Order: sequence, then C-alpha cells, then structure tokens
Amino acid sequence: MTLHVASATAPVNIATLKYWGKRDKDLNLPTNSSISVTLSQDDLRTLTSVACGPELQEDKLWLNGKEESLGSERTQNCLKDLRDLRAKMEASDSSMPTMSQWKLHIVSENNFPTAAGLASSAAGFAALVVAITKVFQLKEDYSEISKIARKGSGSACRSLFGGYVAWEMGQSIDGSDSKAVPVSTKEDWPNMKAAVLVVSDVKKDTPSTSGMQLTVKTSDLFQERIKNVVPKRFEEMKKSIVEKDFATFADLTMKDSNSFHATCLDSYPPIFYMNDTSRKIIRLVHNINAFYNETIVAYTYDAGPNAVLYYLEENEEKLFAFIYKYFNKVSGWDTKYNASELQNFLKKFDAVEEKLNFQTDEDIYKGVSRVILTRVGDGPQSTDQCLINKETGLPN
Ligand SMILES: Nc1ncnc2c1ncn2[C@@H]1O[C@H](COP(=O)(O)OP(=O)(O)OP(=O)(O)O)[C@@H](O)[C@H]1O
Ligand SMILES: C[C@@](O)(CCOP(=O)(O)OP(=O)(O)O)CC(=O)O
Repeated sequence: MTLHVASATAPVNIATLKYWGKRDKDLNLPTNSSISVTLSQDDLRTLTSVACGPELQEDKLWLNGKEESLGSERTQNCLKDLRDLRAKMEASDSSMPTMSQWKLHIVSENNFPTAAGLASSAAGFAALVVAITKVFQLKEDYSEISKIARKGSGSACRSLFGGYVAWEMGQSIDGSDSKAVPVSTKEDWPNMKAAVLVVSDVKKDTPSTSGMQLTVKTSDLFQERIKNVVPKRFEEMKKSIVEKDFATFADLTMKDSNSFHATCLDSYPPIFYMNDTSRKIIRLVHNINAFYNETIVAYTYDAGPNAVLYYLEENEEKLFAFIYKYFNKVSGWDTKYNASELQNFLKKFDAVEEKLNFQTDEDIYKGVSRVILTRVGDGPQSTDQCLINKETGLPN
C-alpha cells in the first residue's frame, strides 16, 4: 500500500479558570473564556499516529488497543474541517495527492486512564487534529487548528499550546473567533509544578457535556458566574500569570474551582463531582497555606473528584512536608524521588509538627489511589514513534 503516515503527541491541560457551559452545542462554543496550564508530556500524554492512502476502505480509530467508533458527530466535524483545509490546498496545486478524498486510519494511546476526569478527551482530540494536520501538511497556525480541536471537545483547544493558555470564547456565531492563544510560555514561568491526587479513576457518572447543559438550563448562580465573575477573573488571572504572581494566581484558581462546583450544586437536580476526600484535600490546602501564612499551593477540580495541586518548585519541601506525610502510602512518589529525598519530607514534617494548629484525618490517603507528580509542559510534538504499520495501515 502507498500510505502517508504521521504521528504526534499532545498534552493534558488542567483549567485554572473553568470552561463550563456552551452557547452552541454543535460547535462547542463556550459561555465564558477559560485558562489552563499545560502539563508535561513526560507524565501525561496522548500519542496518535494516522495513515492516509487511496487503498484504505473506511475511516477507523483504535484507542488504547481497541477499535472504537469514529461515528460521533464531534469527531466527524473534526475530520471534515481538516479535509476541507486539505482540499483547499489541493485545489490550488494540482500536483498534490488528493488526500482529502482518502480514508484515514487513526491509532492512539493515552498513557493514563481514559475518561476518568484526567482530561483524556483534551489530549486525545489535540493529538488527533495535530497528527492529521501533519499528514495533510496543512499550513494553518495552531490557534486556527485549535478551533478544529474545540469541535472535538471544548477543552481540547487549549492542548494545542504549551505553558499557560487562554481559550478566548469569541463572539461570532460561526465560532471563527473562539480559539486558544498562549498567555505565557513554559519558559516564561518554568517552575510551576502540579501534583495530581487521583481520587478516582473510574469513569465519571455525569459527562461534562450533559452536566454543563443542565447547569446552563437550571442554575441561577451560573448567570452571575458568566456575566460578572469570570470576565473579570479572566483578565486578573492572565495578569497574574504574566507577572508570575503565584499568590494571586492560586487564589483565583481555588475560587474559580469552587465557583464552578457551586454552579454544579446549584443545577437542578444537582451534580456532585467532588467527594468527601476531595473536600478534605481542600481543607488541608487551606490549612497548609494558613500555617505558612502564605499561599504556596492551589487546588483545582474538574468534572470529577481528583485534586490537581499547583505549586512552585521552590516551595516543594514546605508543601510535601504535609502532602507526603498524609499520602505516603499512596503509589507514585518513587517515580520522582529516591528514598532519602522522601525521608527528608518526613523530617520536614517532624520539624514543624509541634507548631501545627490544625488536624487532618490520618486516613485521608485511603480515598486516594495514586499521585501523579508533574509540571508545566510543552505543546504538541512531532515524534518518530509510530503506532501504525506503514505497509498495512493497521495498529502495530
Ligand atoms: N487518544 C484519544 N483519541 C481520540 N479520542 C479520545 C482519546 N482519548 C479520549 N478520547 C475520547 O474522549 C472520551 C473521554 O472524554 P471524557 O470527557 O468522558 O473524559 P476525560 O476527558 O478523561 O475527562 P474530563 O474531560 O472531565 O477531564 C473517550 O471516550 C474518547 O471518546
Ligand atoms: C470541568 C472542565 O474540565 C470541563 C471540560 O469539559 P470538556 O472539554 O470535556 O467538555 P466538552 O466540550 O463537552 O467535550 C473544565 C475545563 O477543562 O475548562
């Protein structure tokens, strides 16, 4: 077979100013702008390979080793937009192979749990559109391509960039100005780290799409959020990122997570994404910040109970004196630290223990299955790793 093949990796992003609510469901146009931090692909990434050729009979997708339907309208919209861009190029240069008319085989792997509130759909759709952009040799910039990823899953548009990313909601009804743009690069503020406390990696019970639809329809609080709260916060958060003002960034991040979950609770019937462990972690974070009399850590929760903690590298020992103390029985620590470094966190805790002015449930770790230690990372990357057999077009 004559197959054209390309592969790309894409990162997960975790919003610090949440996207919640659509003004157009088919185009995935949001009711508010949002902001996220892109996480390192060393720890969380999607790898997607695509093959395109005249002999392929139908579009196919294999996700994590299993064939999955490509039938969803959202995926179809992404494929259509990418083919339209390719067709335009072909129309202006008749020597180009007519890839826009050929079928695609897509093979993808997430190196972390899929559909568990760890933003797999964001990394997944970003990797898919970037891999196809590469095989089609499209010339559009990534903000333009982010509009296509957005149609797959709203938050996916932010995974087109590394560092700190804004999704500008836009105004036009066709979505032509609803796109991701970089706020700051990873290099501008490289010492941002993240610890994900995986509270549950089972599939969540209210999918984001239907959850946000219900909130838009039923929550009064939501109107206040999109009209008065988020627009101001969007500007303040961008400024805090550009100025590398962690305390302001962290306060806005925590407030916004709480505001988003409050609108979920205000939906009718209410939606609960956080559980008792999530709430205990929130309390712990506030206690840690109060103990040091400084905001050194922020929590944020997506549509699930998992906590993502953002902090600066220089405060790691101060933070992990507590986080390692309470969660040392959970797996994941040894991916980044050796035994003596871990011992050091416990010593730090012992050194501050007698000054402690709060209590934490010693069993809090029982609600957490693992920690993922990571940091701010880069946007999508090309890769030589290929998941597809170049002769057959089937998964390797
Ligand atoms: N690598 C991938 N390639 C293509 N599609 C993917 C990929 N990974 C995930 N998806 C799609 O995303 C869906 C999961 O999205 P869902 O929003 O339910 O979970 P999530 O993204 O992990 O959680 P959240 O968006 O709340 O953080 C999968 O069922 C699949 O359709
Ligand atoms: C809580 C969130 O994680 C919601 C993400 O929702 P999705 O992007 O998964 O929703 P769809 O556009 O319907 O696919 C907040 C965020 O990432 O901004």
